[in-house]
Amino acid sequence: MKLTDEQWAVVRHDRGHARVAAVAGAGKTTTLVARVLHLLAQGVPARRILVLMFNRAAREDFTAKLAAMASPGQSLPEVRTFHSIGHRLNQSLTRWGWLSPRELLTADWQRERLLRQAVQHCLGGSDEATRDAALDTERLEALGNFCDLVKAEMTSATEFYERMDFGPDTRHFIDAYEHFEALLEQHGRMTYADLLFRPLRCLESSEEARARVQGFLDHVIIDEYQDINEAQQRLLAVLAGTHADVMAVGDANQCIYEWRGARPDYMLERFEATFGQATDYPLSTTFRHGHALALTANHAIRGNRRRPDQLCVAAPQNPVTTIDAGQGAGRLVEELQAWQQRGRPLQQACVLVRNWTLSVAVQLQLLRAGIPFRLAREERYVFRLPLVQALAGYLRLSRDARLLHDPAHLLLLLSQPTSFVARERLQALALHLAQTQSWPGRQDALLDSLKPAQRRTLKRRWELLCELPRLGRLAPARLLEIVVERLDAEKVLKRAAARREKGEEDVRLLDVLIEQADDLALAPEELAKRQRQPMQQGDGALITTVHGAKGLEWPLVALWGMNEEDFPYYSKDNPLDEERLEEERRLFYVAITRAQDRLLILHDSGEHRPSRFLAESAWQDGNRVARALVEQQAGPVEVNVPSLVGRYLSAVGSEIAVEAASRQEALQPAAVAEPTATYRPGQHVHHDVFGNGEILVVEGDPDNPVIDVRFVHAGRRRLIARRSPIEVLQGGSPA
Ligand SMILES: Nc1ncnc2c1ncn2[C@@H]1O[C@H](COP(=O)(O)OP(=O)(O)OP(=O)(O)O)[C@@H](O)[C@H]1O
Repeated sequence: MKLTDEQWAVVRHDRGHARVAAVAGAGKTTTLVARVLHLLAQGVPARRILVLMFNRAAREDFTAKLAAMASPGQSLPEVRTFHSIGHRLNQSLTRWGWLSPRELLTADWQRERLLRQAVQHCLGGSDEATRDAALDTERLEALGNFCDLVKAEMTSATEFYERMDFGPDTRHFIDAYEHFEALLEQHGRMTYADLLFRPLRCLESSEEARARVQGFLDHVIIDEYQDINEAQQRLLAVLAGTHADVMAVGDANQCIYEWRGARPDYMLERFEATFGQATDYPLSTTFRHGHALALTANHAIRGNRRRPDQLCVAAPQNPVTTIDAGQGAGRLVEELQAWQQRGRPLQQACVLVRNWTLSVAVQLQLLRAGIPFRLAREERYVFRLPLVQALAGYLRLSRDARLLHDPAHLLLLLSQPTSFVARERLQALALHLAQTQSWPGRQDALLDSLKPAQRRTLKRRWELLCELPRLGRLAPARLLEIVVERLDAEKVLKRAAARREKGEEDVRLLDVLIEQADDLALAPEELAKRQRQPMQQGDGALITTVHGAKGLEWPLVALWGMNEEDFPYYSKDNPLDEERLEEERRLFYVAITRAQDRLLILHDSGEHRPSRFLAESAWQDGNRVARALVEQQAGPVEVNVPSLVGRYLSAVGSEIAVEAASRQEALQPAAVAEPTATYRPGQHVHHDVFGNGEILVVEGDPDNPVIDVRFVHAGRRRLIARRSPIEVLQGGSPA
């Protein structure tokens, strides 16, 4: 393979630190392998080079490629992950007497047990309900993450807690962190986060210790630099010392782990602030996809302020990528079926979602259509979600009163959504209710240890269960609405979640489940069959989240759930600020750049309008310009952002002219409609996603009207005029 000039420049970098900004699919591994071989050929001893990869899979991939390219028997440098470096430093610093010996907690349950003890210690004086809620598995997991992040950020628990938006009832995290630390010390244990945290604290505080680890390296090469966190960056600085040259490779536009402490600034600014002056190298050519997607990706990230000024350009030999957008899960099914009809296997297809909740509608639709799929996380299978099992359980009870005598069924419905009561107590109560069909008397021991609020909640729930068989004739969706309302499920889910975002996700899941209620109201046998459904169908399409798709690629990528509030993710209670919007935009950028041959962007018909990212990406322009390039079109191409497209065309050596499209405003959906525009029934409009249509009704606030439009292809829709990417057409018919 012939390296590009840009790749060669990286390989032959001479002295000093270097920062390599590589777009998605730029052949980083190929380049870095060539760089290492170049250094070896220059006479740098293998042991004086350290290569750091983001995770074990990347390390193995790199090691294999390096071994394949090297001469037989050649000694090669170490390729490591931060974890493995941390491991080794812990061992050495312990052996030298700077750290006390600690054993790594490798099993989740071991860590959970200590977290539990820490919480019990801190909430010893609190009431039982508070303690039970804090000991809930999810809440403990959130506490575990909190402890890890405090260490990744090298900060204090208090400072970190104040900075982040943890949900209600989490104030104990700060004390629990301190006590968890004490327990770890007492038991001689440490967590994965300690692998870096302990040695780093030791090295930063002791010059003597530092002297033992510094000076052994001439070159440090580090991949995926955009996802580095504070502890990692500081450890890197210690290891490199003043002697080693650091080469950091990454893409600030793909920094998607802010919740884990990564920030684009590490790549954009902090690298130089930490290490000093660096030479910048771009790797701008992607070998993954065609011009249409490269252009779309460039448009998609354009709105971010914090980004490198770098174009992603498709290599001439890349596959021709086509992009389409559409609406509804039915459209997804059509696409997957058409893919198969063209003789392409479903394993080549991936459905990406912003978060797992959004996958529920996709899973149900694919199950209905008989299209096999795999889930990157099996526990996210819709029929295994506790909330889904419970809602299906409520529906079943409404159709079969005998279930009121089944203690297991009652236990399921008493515990989901959570009633904040310990499971053993619910078990005893469920047994009593199944046997007696009546609520225990006031003095009954079963109610003894329950708070008045818990008693009330459970009694109300039992009353609802008794009432359900009388509502069995209602449509499933209506019945679920009643259940959700009577259980005050939204409030319960929000309260149960340790992070605001998680609570909101659960509430959205409720909405999705109500929409899909017919699927939950299946006959028991069918439901049981679905619950058992083997998920790892090797020949199926993969469903995963954008975070889970990092570094991967597929011939067909369908991005599902492109609606405002879903992607970008926000809500009334949790509005977007500039920083979060930029992170969402990077996530969108990562999502679309996973595709090789085909990208389908799908939004839903729910109450949220199509995502602003659709319009921002100007995907139609991408398709149009790519076609012009293939056909070597002479005449000018109309585009929304002529400056960007012009830059792209000159980067690929094309002389095709571009000119501004008449509807440039499509790229700024929030400001699309002229503030002074007035809407009248009968006007013809163009909507960026739905196409042409005619206004039928205008209502509401005249300054911010809601319009009812009949679109030629997308049917009737109600839109908030000023927030929709629409334009009033001058005359003409909506055909
Ligand atoms: N100069 C080149 N010419 C042609 N193909 C190339 C070149 N450099 C890399 N590639 C191809 O690009 C693909 C991705 O390359 P590689 O495996 O090195 O990158 P990666 O590190 O996995 O990807 P990414 O850059 O997305 O992180 C491979 O198929 C590789 O053969």
